[in-house]
Amino acid sequence: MLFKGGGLPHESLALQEKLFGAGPDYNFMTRIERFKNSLVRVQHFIRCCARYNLHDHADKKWFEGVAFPNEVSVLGPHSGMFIPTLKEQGSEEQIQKWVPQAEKHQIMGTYIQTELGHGTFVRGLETTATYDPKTEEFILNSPTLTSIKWWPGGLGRTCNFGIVMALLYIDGKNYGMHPFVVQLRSLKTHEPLPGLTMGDIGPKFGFDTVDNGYLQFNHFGIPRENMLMKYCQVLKNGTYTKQTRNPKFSYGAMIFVRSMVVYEVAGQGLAKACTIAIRYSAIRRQSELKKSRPEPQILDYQTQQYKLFPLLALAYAVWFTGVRMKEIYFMVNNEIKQGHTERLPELHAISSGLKAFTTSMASWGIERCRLACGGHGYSAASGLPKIYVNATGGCTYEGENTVMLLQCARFLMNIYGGVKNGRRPSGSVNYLGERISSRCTLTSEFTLKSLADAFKHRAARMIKEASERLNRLQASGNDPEDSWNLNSVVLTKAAEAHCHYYMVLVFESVVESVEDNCVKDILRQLCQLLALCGIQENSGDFIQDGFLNNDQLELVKQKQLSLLSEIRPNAVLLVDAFEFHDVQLGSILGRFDGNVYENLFKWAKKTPLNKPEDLIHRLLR
Ligand SMILES: CC(C)(COP(=O)(O)OP(=O)(O)OC[C@H]1O[C@@H](n2cnc3c(N)ncnc32)[C@H](O)[C@@H]1OP(=O)(O)O)[C@@H](O)C(=O)NCCC(=O)NCCSC(=O)CCCC(=O)O
Ligand SMILES: Cc1cc2nc3c(=O)[nH]c(=O)nc-3n(C[C@H](O)[C@H](O)[C@H](O)COP(=O)(O)OP(=O)(O)OC[C@H]3O[C@@H](n4cnc5c(N)ncnc54)[C@H](O)[C@@H]3O)c2cc1C
Repeated sequence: MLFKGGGLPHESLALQEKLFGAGPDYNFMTRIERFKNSLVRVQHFIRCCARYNLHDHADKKWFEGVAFPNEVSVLGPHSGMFIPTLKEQGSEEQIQKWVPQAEKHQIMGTYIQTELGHGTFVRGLETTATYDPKTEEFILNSPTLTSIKWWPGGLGRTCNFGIVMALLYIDGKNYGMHPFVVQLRSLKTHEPLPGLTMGDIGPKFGFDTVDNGYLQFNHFGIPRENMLMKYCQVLKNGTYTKQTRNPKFSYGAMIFVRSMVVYEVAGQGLAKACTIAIRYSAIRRQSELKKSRPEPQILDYQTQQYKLFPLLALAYAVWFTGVRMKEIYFMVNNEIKQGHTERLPELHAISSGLKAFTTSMASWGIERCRLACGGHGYSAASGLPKIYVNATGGCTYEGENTVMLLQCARFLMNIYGGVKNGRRPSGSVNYLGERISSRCTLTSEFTLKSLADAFKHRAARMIKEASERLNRLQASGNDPEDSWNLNSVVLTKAAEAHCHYYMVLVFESVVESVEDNCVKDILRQLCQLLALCGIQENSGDFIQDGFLNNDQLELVKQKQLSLLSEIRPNAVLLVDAFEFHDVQLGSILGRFDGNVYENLFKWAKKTPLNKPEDLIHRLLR
């Protein structure tokens, strides 16, 4: 219950559906077969949503976890971006018009922003939407090769609608980026509408089940009513009006997805990889620890524990942080709806920072899990390659990770500058208003508070130094933009330190909230391990200013190693606690029943290369 909360009933419902989990093995399919197979499950999922009355995003997500294990379905952009953008940026009439159809899947939409030439630099996008008061239409156009829309999920073949981000022009004046609802395909024939050139962008590293697409507009007209008009309006005569609200509201969909990615992509992906690697390490026996004794489980090797247990601790930390991130999103979003926008910059900063920090850590962690499984980890039967290729996409989509860290750093610099001018920070950055202690209080007890304080110190110092360096660069004659660029490595590291502290703090608060003493003790060990590994891996950051001394660093190392033995007896239980069903793991190595070898053999025999095939046979004969 620590993990699943309200999710279990929906998972159980999904597991009863024969179509999910059965059928041909994903690993033996071509990309087209994977895509078709996913579409069949999408259609069944849609029927299930109607049958079980699933409307809520979270409920659907639990169901999707079983329907589309470790893969991304074309429903992702529909329910994760198309519908939320309609709801957040549409006027009441627009919401009434499109949301019910979208929720019933009568129309399928995606979020069409990125272009061939620009993804990161949203202000550099080139697609235009020019208002024509005579026809009361916006004319969408792709004026250059680089302005062709590129990447949107589901655009290639599936979606018949999309929200297109385009530059609004009225009477020759550029009003900046705005969202437009655009019908892309005929609802009868599913053919692209005249004036649109569209298709799939081709095979990718992962995301095989999604038709990420391209779209070129050739002076394509849409009604005036199709610009999302909650915050800005274009009247019939071409008059432009806007509420005196933050112009960044049109970036709301990105904040939503970034907030969800922490849990849904990084948290889930790493937890699954740890489940597979740790279960398998308890099954796999190799070599000798002691002469003439049975081969040990590889999980008994300290080096194996040193590889996997810090990742297990990280998986718990990212999971808890993801849950917290979602709560913060909904809380701040509610405040914004009531007109209180004060915390939008903080939400943007923390969601950008955590999205980047956790997806990078998870991506690195999943690959480490794979390596820890030896040869069988390299086989698709381990399930790990599929988890990796899909989860690592999270480092790029929804804001490339370095760019996101720099957004977080920008906020931290603003806050730190404010503190220097006497302003009091609050929320996730309130510690920037505290005095930084010069010596670390860590003792061999390693209380969670003292560990969190060490991360606080590191973050506060690195933010301070990044800010001072920025000022020095400017004082020595560089303009603000060059100073920023010349300082950007330091800035990303400061943002990472901030996110790291936040994650340790969240984990600490979860441990403190647990009432069962036994569970609390085990979670405390994991939290300690997470923090100690963080200190060791970044030890330079902690000793640079004399905060941590050599003796303390030695204590850190000793405690880390003793924790490995303390965690060992509970390791398998700790991954079982994530409660992933075999269908969700998609891994022979990670099977709950541990029957690995027999099933590996069965699986290999089924591989298509073993089937009689004329051409191969002829070539080899
Ligand atoms: C990098 C930025 C943030 C830069 O934007 P900019 O307008 O040039 O801003 P700036 O000059 O750096 O800053 C100006 C100011 O705008 C703020 N800001 C920036 N973004 C937001 C936001 N979302 N909410 C609230 N505030 C925001 C910044 O913090 C700045 O504030 P400040 O001036 O410092 O007070 C932007 O271009 C951006 O978000 N790029 C990333 C593009 C992206 O994430 N694309 C996603 C496409 S959809 C996708 O990938 C879906 C995949 C999902 C799937 O398949 O599952
Ligand atoms: C699987 C997947 C699904 C996607 N789905 C969608 C979708 O549904 N809809 C959609 O619109 N888009 C989608 N995208 C596009 C995605 O949002 C962009 O690829 C992403 O925002 C990164 O932009 P880019 O490709 O322009 O990278 P680039 O910005 O070209 O990044 C390349 C390098 O340049 C660096 N860089 C760029 N700008 C800066 C800077 N200011 N400072 C420092 N370094 C910088 C980056 O750090 C990176 O190392 C998807 C992408 C993927 C991979």
